Amino acid sequence: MKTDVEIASEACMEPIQAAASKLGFTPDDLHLYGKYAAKIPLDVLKRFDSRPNGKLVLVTAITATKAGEGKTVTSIGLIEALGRLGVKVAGGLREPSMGPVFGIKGGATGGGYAQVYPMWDINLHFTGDIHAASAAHNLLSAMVENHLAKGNELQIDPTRVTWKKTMDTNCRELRNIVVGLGGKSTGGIPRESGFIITSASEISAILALANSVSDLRKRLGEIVVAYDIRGKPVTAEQIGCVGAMMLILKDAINPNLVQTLEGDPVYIHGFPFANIAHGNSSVISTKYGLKTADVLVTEGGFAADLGAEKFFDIVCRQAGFRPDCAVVVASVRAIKLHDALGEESLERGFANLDKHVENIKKFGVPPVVAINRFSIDTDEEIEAVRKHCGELGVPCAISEVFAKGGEGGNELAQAVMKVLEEGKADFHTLYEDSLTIKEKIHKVATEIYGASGVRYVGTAERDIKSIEQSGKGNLPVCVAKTQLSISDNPALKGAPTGWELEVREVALSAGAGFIVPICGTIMLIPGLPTDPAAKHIDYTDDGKIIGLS
Ligand SMILES: Nc1ncnc2c1ncn2[C@@H]1O[C@H](COP(=O)(O)OP(=O)(O)O)[C@@H](O)[C@H]1O
Ligand SMILES: O=COP(=O)(O)O
Ligand SMILES: [Mg+2]
Repeated sequence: MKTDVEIASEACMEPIQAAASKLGFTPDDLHLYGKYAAKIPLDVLKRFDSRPNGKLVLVTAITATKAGEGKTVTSIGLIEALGRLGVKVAGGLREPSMGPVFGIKGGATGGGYAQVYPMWDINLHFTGDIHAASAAHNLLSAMVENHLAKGNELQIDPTRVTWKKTMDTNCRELRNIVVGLGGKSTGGIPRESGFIITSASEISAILALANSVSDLRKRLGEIVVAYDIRGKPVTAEQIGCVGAMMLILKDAINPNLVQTLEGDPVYIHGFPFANIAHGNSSVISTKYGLKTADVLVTEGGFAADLGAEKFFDIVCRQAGFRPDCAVVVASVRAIKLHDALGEESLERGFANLDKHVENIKKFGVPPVVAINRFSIDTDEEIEAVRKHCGELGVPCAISEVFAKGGEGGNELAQAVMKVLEEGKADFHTLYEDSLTIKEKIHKVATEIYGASGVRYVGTAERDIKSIEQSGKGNLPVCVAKTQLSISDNPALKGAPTGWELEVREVALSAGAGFIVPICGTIMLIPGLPTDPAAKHIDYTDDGKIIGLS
């Protein structure tokens, strides 16, 4: 099979204006970034405010292997298949982070004949949004450190500065660092600090949750960067660089538009991961995807216990979206992985699929299972999954979009359109704002993850008390945990029971509007693997791209 780069290089692509016109944009509406990508300014998007919303389809998955089970591939292939059916369709995806691109997973622009174009731009610098978010984050960090060094008028407790630094690279060596060395005149105040990856930055979450420029400013000002000596939160507003951050982010707030290999329009905006952040594309791109298309296909990161739960309980809660269908992507290889006995039994591995399908239904959203077919899958295995879904009473379709593009997604597109036409969705969040922080964490842990309970270790109890004292206890929770298990322990496969969720720390993202219980051994900046993708990527002297996928 050809590589993703070869397939994309051989594709005959129209400039972005053609795909944009399918959504009602004129060439003058576009702020071009080369021939194949554009930003759509918010002033243009407002033209569509009075339009009714199209249908909202979320693509999620079962708990994946480290490589991922094909949500992005399936999302793009479904968009292509719906386009072939004549549906006025748009996609809403996230921008890839260069952490995974050069780490374990690789890029996030789909694969095979289900790609967004051009993958070699989207997976790297794209239109600069991640660079802008990193710059804004680090400016705020520098301003906090400067405040400490120049008199500390706000009486910040140097041991309780919560705002760290960021970069879009997997760097385990920067997780915990000491800043301010070299003496007072050179380094300032020696303190422990660290880095998080840009996709875990609250700036990234705010960019993906803000619904307007004024909302962006409000949220940036609400960021809690530290606590003072009396334990009171200190905000970015008090530090005084919200305006400068607004300037840095002035273009990043506008959504990007690209296209599939088959010319279907796809918004790509926002880049939060779903294990250490809320894992969904921006409210702005989702809002206007619904205004400019009859069906919007968007993807929540990792499995349904992460990206889907956070889409429902955070994004839809804040933005008022009402999903009409959820596609649960499964693969034979991942189902086998979930045999708790480790013998690759499909029958026992179905436990994980069943739990995720059950969870989707808890939100009142009708599921469709997409079996993402890999070349090694046998007909018997595929039929066993289809039969199981029949017994489960959930619609199921084989997806061969990686190998065939939109043509391979026809069965899935038909199954999704049938659910949309039936209109049985009755969306609701899992819990009310009025629950306490611990009640919210308990609800997600027991209902969605299957935990028997929750235990708090480290600074978790103190953190919760501090957040409640700051009056932010009503915010939803955004659990940071491993994506390799429905539990907080990567080694537990299937649908484990009889375990407790361990919360070690609870952070407040006041600007994003959620609380982050940090669980198990999850880290907010990944490390590189023993054999990183970076070792197999090249750009030759004659301009060929090697190894990017
Ligand atoms: N059916 C398939 N056959 C071969 N490779 C696939 C298939 N589906 C996905 N992939 C590859 O697996 C990796 C993960 O796919 P992706 O869609 O990014 O998963 P997710 O979004 O769930 O993390 C990508 O490299 C993708 O090209
Ligand atoms: O946040 C993770 O997203 P993917 O599952 O699409 O890699
Ligand atoms: Mg993906």
